[in-house]
Amino acid sequence: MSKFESEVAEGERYRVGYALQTKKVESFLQPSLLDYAKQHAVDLVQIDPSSPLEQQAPFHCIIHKLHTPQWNKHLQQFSATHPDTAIIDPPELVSRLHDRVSMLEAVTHLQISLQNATVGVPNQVVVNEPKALDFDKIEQLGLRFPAIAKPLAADGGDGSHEMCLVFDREGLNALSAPTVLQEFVNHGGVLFKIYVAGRHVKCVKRKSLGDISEERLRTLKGEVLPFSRVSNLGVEEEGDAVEKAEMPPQCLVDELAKALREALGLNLFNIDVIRDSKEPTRYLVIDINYFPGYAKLPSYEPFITDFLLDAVRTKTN
Ligand SMILES: Nc1ncnc2c1ncn2[C@@H]1O[C@H](COP(=O)(O)OP(=O)(O)OP(=O)(O)O)[C@@H](O)[C@H]1O
Ligand SMILES: O=P(O)(O)O[C@H]1[C@H](OP(=O)(O)O)[C@@H](OP(=O)(O)O)[C@@H](O)[C@@H](O)[C@@H]1OP(=O)(O)O
Ligand SMILES: [Mg+2]
Ligand SMILES: [Mg+2]
Repeated sequence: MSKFESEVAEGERYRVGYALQTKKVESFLQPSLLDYAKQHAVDLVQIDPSSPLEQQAPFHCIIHKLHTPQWNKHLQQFSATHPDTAIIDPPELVSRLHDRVSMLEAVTHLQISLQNATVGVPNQVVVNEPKALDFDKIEQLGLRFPAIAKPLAADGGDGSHEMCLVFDREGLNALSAPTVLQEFVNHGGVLFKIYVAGRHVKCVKRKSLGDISEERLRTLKGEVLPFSRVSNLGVEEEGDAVEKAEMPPQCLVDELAKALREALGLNLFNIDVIRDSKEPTRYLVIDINYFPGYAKLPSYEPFITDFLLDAVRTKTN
């Protein structure tokens, strides 16, 4: 039983509207979530983003992962006239996660050091015109190869997950701009995904890119290796490294989630974190995603429902 169940006033129900792309509706709105939420006084209702929200009201809360101008306009008009509806989250704050530079800026301002562990971001630089690049400038900035070239835009659009491993500066010629060139940090092939839903936090392990040895680096000179969606590799494919990897200290996970939630002003996101193989107390945030795939978490139904109950209560109290 959820800890909130006993607190739900008899007969009181909460309407939570969701505005999501079809594929997200299919993955997120599992029957198990709809049922669990319903049993805990939360009715999840689908929003038609092309119609004014007024006609679809009332809503105690709205969750969304759409960013068309039309949707932003409908949401803005509705929130201006319905201050009691909890909007999770404001589009202007979500948009900070749509750019791989502004996404990580919040992390660089955090002062987290717990149990001797530190949290930072890998060195990175924006490359606009690869062919006209001043290669020495990249190296002067302290950026070392190998590196990962990531599309600057992380808005879920076409190609926003298509990356390349670049082994030396010659490889930059093959890239299309605008790209973020981020130092590749060996991390033992294991990624930590910290899922946040308000004050609720869960960290899981996933398979990641394997370490690149000095020898491999020599043989790969001049190469550019494209890849996409490594973090989506299925659980069954995960090797020993993932099973054996020690989780980051729970206090670090909690502290990082709380600090980023406050710095970003967001409730629904996950944080991709790696641990430097050379320096195991050094943690690096490499990616932050808005409204990620929560359904992949074990027991995501109470995780999400408890968050939604927090959101509606904060507004109605
Ligand atoms: N700086 C880095 N050093 C080492 N490996 C990295 C680094 N950045 C990314 N990776 C690897 O590449 C993968 C994809 O990178 P990233 O998470 O930035 O892409 P994404 O497409 O935004 O991912 P997601 O599907 O989580 O949104 C990571 O999951 C990790 O395995
Ligand atoms: O589709 P999935 O359920 O895997 O969720 C992924 C989500 O895709 P979706 O929102 O289109 O569904 C991605 O969003 P966009 O960047 O493409 O907008 C991004 O947030 C990934 O990190 C999520 O995977 P996770 O980090 O949880 O492994
Ligand atoms: Mg990622
Ligand atoms: Mg991402």
